[in-house]
Amino acid sequence: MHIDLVTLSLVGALQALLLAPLLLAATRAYTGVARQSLRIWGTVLVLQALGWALMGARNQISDWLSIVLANGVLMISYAETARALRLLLGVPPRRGLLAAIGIGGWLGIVWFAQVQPDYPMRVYIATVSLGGFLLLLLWPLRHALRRGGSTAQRVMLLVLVGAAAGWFFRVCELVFGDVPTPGLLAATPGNIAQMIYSAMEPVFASVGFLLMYNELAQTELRRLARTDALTGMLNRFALDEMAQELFQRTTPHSGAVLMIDVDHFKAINDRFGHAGGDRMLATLARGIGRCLREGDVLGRVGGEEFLVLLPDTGIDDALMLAERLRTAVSTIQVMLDGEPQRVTVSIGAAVRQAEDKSPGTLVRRADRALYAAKSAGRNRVATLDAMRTVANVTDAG
Ligand SMILES: Nc1nc2c(ncn2[C@@H]2O[C@H](COP(=O)(O)OP(=O)(O)OP(=O)(O)O)[C@@H](O)[C@H]2O)c(=O)[nH]1
Repeated sequence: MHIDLVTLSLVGALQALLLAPLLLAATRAYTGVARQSLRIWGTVLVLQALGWALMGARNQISDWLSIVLANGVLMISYAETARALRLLLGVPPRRGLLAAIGIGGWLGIVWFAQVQPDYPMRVYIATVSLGGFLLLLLWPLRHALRRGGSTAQRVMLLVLVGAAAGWFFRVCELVFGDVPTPGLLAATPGNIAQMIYSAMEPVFASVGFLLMYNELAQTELRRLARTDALTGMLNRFALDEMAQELFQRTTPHSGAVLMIDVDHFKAINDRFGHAGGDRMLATLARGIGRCLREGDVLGRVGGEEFLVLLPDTGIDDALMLAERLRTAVSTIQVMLDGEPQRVTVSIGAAVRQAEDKSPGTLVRRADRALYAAKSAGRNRVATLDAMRTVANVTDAG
């Protein structure tokens, strides 16, 4: 079977050229880093199309175009591939290092093309440069190999390892093969394997790239759906999920919840406006968070109400923690309209009882205890659980 390398390189170039406008057009739907990295990726495809088309025309055009220009364009495309992926992965792009690898490799290739023509040396230099780019790509992707790592990143890892294997095969052929200097378009097994891979890579790598983007976008969407925009803490939806999870793991008397509500918060809003109230809420949330133990879960249920889930906690510890929170909040000062302002909180505590069949009943009991704390004068902790019939209220005052 005769495999024509010129045709292969042109097919690769055409695929890249067709994919590029699709990806570039799609960038309009994206924002931020995703848009930037997708744009770079689209540009990379155009550069690869140009590079491989010039390489494929090796015997028809001058060496300046098919070696010097083609390798320059491909070096830029590989450096930009690494930059796009690193941006998407949220690691520093290392532009200086990428540029140094690309320029160093290109100068070496130009030297062994124009000054001291030597085909194997050009392949070795290109291989070393590609190895550098690959390392900068594979290093941030290494986490994908861990258990439960990202599937999309594994796909990309596979594509890159495939590219590395293709180059390795080609170099081995040059070092150990019978033909001393076969040239880029000679139909040797190494050249064929590498050219087939290069022709398919734009599609493979672009699919891997889009899968990676999709996975990151899904993770971000899930995070946003579970986050309270004002405080950055868990929202009611996420708290419900966490409460269910904790409830499965707890036994009676070994899991508690605290319902916290800011006292007379309306007055803060009335006096300092909604923005002032928001600043107060965000500061309080951070203050409460600082008092919690590892494993405790804090979220905002809504308005000026927070919920704390306390795993492995009995009523005594829950009440002690609640009291610590109440005291800590009363010392927090927030500057509103240039004046230091303080607020207090009322807290209802509940510990899981044998008859609790769902976290909902536990939270409702904490809510009723909170109501008892409010009725008893606010700025205090209450529970209905220690003495089951009467509100047990810790008076702050
Ligand atoms: N700034 C701000 N205010 C909010 C937010 N959500 C709810 N509120 C306000 O919180 C206030 C709650 O008022 P109330 O339910 O009357 O309770 P309170 O004034 O805190 O009084 P007690 O709870 O009885 O001590 C209302 O003024 C709401 O507008 C929010 O996200 N930001």
